[in-house]
Order: sequence, then C-alpha cells, then structure tokens
Amino acid sequence: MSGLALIGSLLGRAGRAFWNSVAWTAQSWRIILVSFVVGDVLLITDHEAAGIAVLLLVPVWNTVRAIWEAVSPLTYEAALGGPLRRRAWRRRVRKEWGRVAERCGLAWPWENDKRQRFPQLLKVRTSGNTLTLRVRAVVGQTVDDLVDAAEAIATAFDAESVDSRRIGPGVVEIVLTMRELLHEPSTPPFPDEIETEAVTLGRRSDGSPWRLELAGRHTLVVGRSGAGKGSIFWGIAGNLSPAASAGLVRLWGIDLKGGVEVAVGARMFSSVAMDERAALELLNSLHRVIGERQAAMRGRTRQFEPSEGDPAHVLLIDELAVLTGYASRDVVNEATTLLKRILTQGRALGVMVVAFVQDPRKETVGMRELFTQTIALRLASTSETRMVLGDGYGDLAPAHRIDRTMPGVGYVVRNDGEVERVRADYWPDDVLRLVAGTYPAPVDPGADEEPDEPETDVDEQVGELVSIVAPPPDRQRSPRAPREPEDPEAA
Ligand SMILES: Nc1ncnc2c1ncn2[C@@H]1O[C@H](COP(=O)(O)OP(=O)(O)OP(=O)(O)O)[C@@H](O)[C@H]1O
Repeated sequence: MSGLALIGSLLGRAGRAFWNSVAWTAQSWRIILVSFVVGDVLLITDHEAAGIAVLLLVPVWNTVRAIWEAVSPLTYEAALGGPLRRRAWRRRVRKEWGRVAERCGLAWPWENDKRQRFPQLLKVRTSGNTLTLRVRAVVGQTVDDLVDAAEAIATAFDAESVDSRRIGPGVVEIVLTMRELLHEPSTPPFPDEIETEAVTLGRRSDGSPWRLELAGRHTLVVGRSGAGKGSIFWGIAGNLSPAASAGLVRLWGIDLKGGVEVAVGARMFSSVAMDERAALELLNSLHRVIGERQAAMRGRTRQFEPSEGDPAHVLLIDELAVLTGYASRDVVNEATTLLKRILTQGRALGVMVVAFVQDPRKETVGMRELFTQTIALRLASTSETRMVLGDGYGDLAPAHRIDRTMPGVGYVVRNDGEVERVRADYWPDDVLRLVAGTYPAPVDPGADEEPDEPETDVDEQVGELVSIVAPPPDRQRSPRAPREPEDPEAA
C-alpha cells in the first residue's frame, strides 16, 4: 500500500470511530441522563472520583468500542457487535410482534369480545445475520395465511429478505435475513476435492456455503442477460473437473451461442457441441449411454453409483432456448424429443442435465416440469418469476427484485418447495484456464476427435471446437457390474 493510501485508510478509520462513538453515545441518552443525575449527586456529596467516573462511563465505553471496531472489525463483530445487534433484533420482535401481526392482517377477533388475538410467537432465534420467528396460527387461520404475510412482516422489521416454511400443524418458521451478506462478490477457492454428488457454488444469505445437490437431479437455471448464469455454469463444471479428470464424472457441453461461453474451459469437457448438428449427435450419444446403462442395471440395481470407467454424466447446456426454440424446426423437434427422454430416464442412471436459459417462456422451455430443481437469477418481471417457479413463488423467491448490480444472486427452489437465497462465486477466465489446464478431461482413445492439447491456447481453437463431439467409447460407456449387496442375507 502506498504512503498516501495508508494515510487515507487511517483517516477513514479514525473518522468512522469518531462518528460511531458520537452516534452510540447519542443512542444511549437514557443511560446518560441517569449517570448525569447519579454523577452529580456523587459530586455534591463530595465523592469526586466516583462522580467523575460515573459521568464519563458511557462516553468512554462508547469511544473504546468505536476504536475497537475501527481497528479490528472482525473481532469486534464476533465478540460484541454481532451479539448486541442480535439481542436488539430479538427484543424488537418480542416488543412489536402484536402490533406488526395486526398491521400485517393477522389479528383475529375474539368471539363476543372487542379484543383481538394474534398468532402466537413461540420462539425467536437469531444466528449470524438471520432472525427466525416460530409462529403458531390462531384457530381459524391456516399456515398459508402466515406464509402470505411473511413479506409484510419482513418489511415491518426492516429485513432484507425472507423465507418461510411450515414445520408442523399450524406452525411456521419465518426466517428474516436482517443484513445482506451477498452484496460483495466472491471468487471460488481452487477446486481440489473430488466431488460427484454436490458442488459448492457460493454462499447462502446467512453467509454459509451454498451446496448444490446434483446427484439424481436435473437443474434449470433461468436469468436475464448478465444475471450471472456463467458463474453457475463454471461453478458446476469447475468443481466437478477434479472428478472428471479422475474418470468419475464425464462432462458434456452444448453451447450454441458460438461456443463463447464454453471455449475458455473446454478442456474440462469430454464432449462439446457448438452447432446444431453436433448438438444432436451429442444428445444421441448421451441417450445411447442411458440405453446401455439401463440394460446393464436392469434387475440388478436401481441406484447408480459412479466409479472409475463408469462415470456419472453431467450435460451442461448453455442457452437451452437456441436448441429447443430458435433452431430449425427439425432440429428443435429432434432435440426436444431426445432431451425429454434424457430428462425422464437419466436421473436414476447417473445422467444429469443442467440447462441455462434467458427467456423462460413456454415456447422456449416446454419441458420445465422435467427439471427437479430451479435456480432463478435476476428476472424481468413478477410474471416471469411465476412462470419459472410457479404461482406461489412471486413473494417467496422474488427473482424479479434482484438488483442488476448483483449478478450471481438468485433463488434456488427445489421441487420439495424449499427456497434458498444465494450468490454464486465468480469464475474469472484466467482461473478457468488454470482449472482446465490442471484437470483436463481424460483423453478418450476411441473418440473421433480429441479435446485440444493442454499447451495450446483454447481461445484460438474455438473454430476447431465447433462440431466436436467425442462420444465415449464402449469402455467408458459400459456400466460397471452391479455391486454385491453388503449383507448376503439381504440379497
Ligand atoms: N457471481 C458473480 N459475482 C460477481 N459478478 C458476476 C458474477 N457472475 C457474473 N458477474 C459479472 O456479470 C457479468 C455477466 O455475467 P454472465 O456472463 O455470467 O451473465 P449471463 O447470465 O451468462 O449473461 P448472458 O446470458 O448474456 O451470457 C460478468 O461479466 C461479470 O462481470
């Protein structure tokens, strides 16, 4: 850091400490009044030292706190700032619950009485940046009444966002995110673990890691241009690349937008299609994998587990609509049929699809219901959010309210209805090149064409990558022998 920048940073911290000290002292005016009276009494009664100490107690304490916060914000937050803030949230909810419930339309009149009843606040919990209210509906209300009021409750308590879930008969948990931890973009750690079932893509709204389950699921990612679909595309490919390089996962990619997205990390993929003909070939190859695996597993096992030489297959499709909506009619028909078959048959056989799309209309994503989880990044309107996630999700997962300045932020909606607000890590191009160079897909001896050599510049090879489809040879596609049951008596 240059001398000037250092001075600027020190001055900034000093200014913040001064401002905090004044603001906190002003907020403590009741205690100051009391200490003023007590201090004066002590001074009048000739207890000079004690009187001065009482008078200065609050300003000195706030100055010490402010300096601590400026010098070491992390230790301050962990030891004092966070616990104080969370205590204030809990107290506010307990104090204001009745009034808020009434204003949010949850008050219920007693019979023959002018008084009102509110949903019972069973528990108030805080953790990190979240505040959780466990609430029981009064007789005559339903869980849906509480869930419908969650957004209004969040607004009343100045929350950034809200999730709600039913946890028992008539009981709902409303989770308020009180401070947005997703403002700051983040980059991922270099992948070094072999993962085949789930990947860490970023953070959840409480700051904890966001893990996306992949095994047995198909994922649809929808977001307007610039919403950050690339972060999720590369989060999945990048995190799976160690497993792909070890032969436990096989990555397939379709990018009909000229290969611009996939080219930078193309070496992670065993098969890449960048034009319509190649995409159909690729889908046919993947469909053959499913057929062979079905034949091998039939009557022996119902659940696929990846092993070396018999990998899980993950197909990433950038801009699904080009394939299923905007391509020539024959291509659209064939691609849609193949994709529907892959989506309906592939999950239990270790074949997963992750598709990305900008435009969520029915004409472009006619097979939405075949995806088992959806990630909604920034969308254009409430109707788009409803179209993508379903009617009940306009408020629960308001993707249309995501700010343009926060690419990579979105809502994950699983098909059991669970909603998570998340932000994906951003994968810069140079990191992708490094990951692709470190974990290239295994060279396929039986392939028609091999993925490009590691030492060449991938960007220069976009032209050569067009149309590359390297269907797996029999060795790779043949399913492993089903495992013996561990307990022979169970067989
Ligand atoms: N997770 C993220 N965190 C911070 N910034 C991001 C993130 N993801 C993307 N960005 C920024 O937003 C820009 C657009 O992202 P990206 O290309 O992934 O959007 P997209 O949804 O794929 O758009 P399109 O459909 O037009 O390709 C990126 O160039 C990058 O600057």
